[in-house]
Amino acid sequence: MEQFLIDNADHYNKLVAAYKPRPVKKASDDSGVGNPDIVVSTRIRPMLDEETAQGFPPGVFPRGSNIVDLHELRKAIRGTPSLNSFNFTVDHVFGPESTTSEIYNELVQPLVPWAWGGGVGTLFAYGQTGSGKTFTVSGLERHIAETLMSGSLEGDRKINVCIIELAGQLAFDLLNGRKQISILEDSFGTSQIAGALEHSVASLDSFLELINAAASLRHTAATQKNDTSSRSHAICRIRIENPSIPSAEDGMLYLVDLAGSEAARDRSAHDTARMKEAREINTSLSVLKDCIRGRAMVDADVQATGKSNKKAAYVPFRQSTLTKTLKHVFDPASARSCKTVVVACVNPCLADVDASKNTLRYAEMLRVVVPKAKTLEYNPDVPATWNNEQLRAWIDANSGNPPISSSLLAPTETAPQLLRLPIPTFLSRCLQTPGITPEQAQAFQTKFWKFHVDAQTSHRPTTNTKEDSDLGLDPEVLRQAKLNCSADPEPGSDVIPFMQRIRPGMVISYTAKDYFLGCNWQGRNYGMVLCPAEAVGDRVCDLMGVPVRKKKEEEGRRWLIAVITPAVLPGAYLVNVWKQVVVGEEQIGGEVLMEYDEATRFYYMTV
Ligand SMILES: Nc1ncnc2c1ncn2[C@@H]1O[C@H](COP(=O)(O)OP(=O)(O)OP(=O)(O)O)[C@@H](O)[C@H]1O
Repeated sequence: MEQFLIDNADHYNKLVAAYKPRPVKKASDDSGVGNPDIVVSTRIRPMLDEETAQGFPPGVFPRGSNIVDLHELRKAIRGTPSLNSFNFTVDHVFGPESTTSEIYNELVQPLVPWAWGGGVGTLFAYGQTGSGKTFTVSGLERHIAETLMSGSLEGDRKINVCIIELAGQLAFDLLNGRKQISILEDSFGTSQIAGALEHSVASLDSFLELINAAASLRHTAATQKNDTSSRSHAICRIRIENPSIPSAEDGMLYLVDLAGSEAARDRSAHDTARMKEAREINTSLSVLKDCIRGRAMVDADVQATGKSNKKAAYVPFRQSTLTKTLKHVFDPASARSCKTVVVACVNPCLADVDASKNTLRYAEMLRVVVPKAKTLEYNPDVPATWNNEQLRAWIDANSGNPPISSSLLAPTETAPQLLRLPIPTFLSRCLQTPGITPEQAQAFQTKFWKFHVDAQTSHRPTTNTKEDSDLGLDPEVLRQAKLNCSADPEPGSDVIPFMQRIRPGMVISYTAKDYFLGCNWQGRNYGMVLCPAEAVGDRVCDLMGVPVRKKKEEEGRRWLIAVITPAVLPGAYLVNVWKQVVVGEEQIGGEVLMEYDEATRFYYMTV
């Protein structure tokens, strides 16, 4: 077949020059638009010198910004060979002249501030062996490292890098001599890369050193196509910690250089072990496709209907080590805000068009067209129906005292768009309003989410506002709701001076005098008041060994409190009833309102 292509190269070139493409129906017609959070692109690499030297012409060409034309030369039973042409639609096409910098600027750069703000950004490079995946991912990794370390992004972050390799069911740490590691799911359902070293990076040079060290360790084996062919998936995970909002989840960037899918013409020369390896790679790519599509369909459903429908698609992320490792990119239950870019790398050589056709079909399948969102009728109880104006009115009325500026928090967003914002970005925007504390910001974020979740499950939100009685709610239900909140149930008690209002069950913020592992932290701490110090016996000491009752010569009032610590869920807290400390009035900052959530059995700040 290869000789046939070389012999007919001139004839083929004439057919391609005369080819008149049929116009392609636009994907964004009435039916819907491409999913902005999953961008599927194609990069056609240049012909390599050895391919041109052998006499092969190119078989894959970019057309405009989002169409790829692919030609085959068909043997005819009688007469001259004919051209068989296909076209594929993706979100962006990068031709042989495009540089990695162009791909970065156009597609990947937006993932960096997104992850910096607490979101999850993922890049996949997919394609046939030798199609340019490693070339593309390693170039993009360098650009990302430069942006992250350039100081151009707002605020301070801690950057942590871990680079692993997945080969079949096994996982290895590429920054620790290829030590074998495990991918485990912990009791909270979070995937953990157990045993891998995570390196904190402080400079561009140290970042690039890690990238280079991992690349040189990459498990490679010779194939007919590419001497340094990667037969494993490589995942570079960049975890971005925001020290100013410790309760928020870390931003994540995953850069995934997928193992090469095998071209049929190479298979004949491979032994059984290599064939098994190829089967495993193809299976994991197939699961990956189902996961990317499944997640996109779930998101599309939410965008179109305003509700999450678990049946909208099945996301089989547990079916392969690769997708298990990337669980929170795919798991609709993880509720993380994700943006994904796929670069389908294509080898243009006419001898390889069969494999290129598979790559492009795969790329097309990854695209999920989001049905044009119906304009949902405004419902004050359903945030998914709020436009920017309605959202801003709700923020103004519900964000506490002082109110959070709605124009700083949601300058243009609708409520569904604000719900998709990474939590740390939401909190940072709240903190731009003068006088807003991190607690108020966190409490308002939780309130907004709870309101949305309650609306989705068609329950009325549990509020304890004045209007509830006007709405005719059962007084017993109202009383129960109030018992789940630390606010003083006595109406009008807020006019009494704060120190005189302190009572058992009140939640306060305080500055610790001593630090104790897992309890008192530098900065602001929280505790639930148990009783005034005078209420306990002379010999009672707190967990630091400090006698609770004050000595006669000491001034000021003291209270015994139960320490409140952050729980595993973002924004959630635990009341540790047996971890008690004594605090003096000079240590107390003020009252903080907390609500108990029966579903998660954690406490959340409220406004
Ligand atoms: N855009 C490009 N411009 C110039 N050369 C390229 C480009 N893309 C790939 N190449 C070259 O093509 C060859 C194969 O590329 P690369 O190793 O990145 O392929 P791959 O898809 O990662 O293969 P494998 O899956 O086997 O690892 C390399 O020699 C690389 O330098």
